[in-house]
Amino acid sequence: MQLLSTNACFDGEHRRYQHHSAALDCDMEFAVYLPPAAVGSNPRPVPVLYWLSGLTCTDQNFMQKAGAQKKAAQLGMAIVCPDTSPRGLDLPGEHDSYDFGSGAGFYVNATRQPWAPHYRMYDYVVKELPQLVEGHLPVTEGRSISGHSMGGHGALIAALKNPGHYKSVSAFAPIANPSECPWGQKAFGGYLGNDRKAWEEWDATLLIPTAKERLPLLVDQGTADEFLDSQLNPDALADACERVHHHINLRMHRGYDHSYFFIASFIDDHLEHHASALGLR
Ligand SMILES: N[C@@H](CCC(=O)N[C@@H](CS)C(=O)NCC(=O)O)C(=O)O
Repeated sequence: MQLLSTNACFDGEHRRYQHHSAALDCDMEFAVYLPPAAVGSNPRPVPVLYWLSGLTCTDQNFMQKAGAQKKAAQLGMAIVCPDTSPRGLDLPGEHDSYDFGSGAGFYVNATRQPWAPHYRMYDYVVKELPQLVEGHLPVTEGRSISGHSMGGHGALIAALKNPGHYKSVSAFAPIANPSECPWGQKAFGGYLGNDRKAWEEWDATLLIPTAKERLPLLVDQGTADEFLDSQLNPDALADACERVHHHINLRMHRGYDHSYFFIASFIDDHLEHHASALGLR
């Protein structure tokens, strides 16, 4: 992998890398924040929080807007931010809308053409990227995962489908039950086809009943989120959790919207949640 840039940040480093992804069959960029403990002449391996961003984002939205680095530096936690879709391709219709194709990979493995050979963001974030990061950077195998909106849902399914792989999971305003909302139906229909049976293994709310590991879920949601009623449906996820006693801490925050102003307001709580699970507290 090739280093593109570095920025000093709270005595640690924000870095951007480019590499060829075998899972996606294209070149990808990602960002990593390394805390002070993991940089310098005597770097010590630190655990990693993976952050999955939402529709229209790249690796940069979270790094530039969430204000997570100060707390991550104090805790001794690395943060890795992948992009939100394969890049540098020109598949038919790929760039036509903000909620499908580029910037909208939905963290699933597509089965329909022309998406199937490249749109495998699930394999990329769950398998390929951690292997790459753990092979090249001073990190341990202690992993946690979080994200926002499409990425909040991505974090939930990554954890629910991979018992033992993550120490903790959390989400901001996740698209909690994609099979039942317009964003999810467009993405699942396009990437997976119209047989709803094939959607079940990619929908967090539908995965809850049979989850093999009951990692507690921390979910934050703003009440003034412009997508709350039409797309997000945290109640469906909470109801599914209640039925099988899967612990969920769903926190509703009065007046907060869907933006990174909301994420910045509560990111420290999420970092503390992951730090405890990763043995940093
Ligand atoms: N562009 C869409 C909304 C896209 C959107 O809200 N994206 C969220 C994630 S779902 C985001 O993080 N946007 C980038 C940012 O705020 O930096 C619209 O205008 O309706």
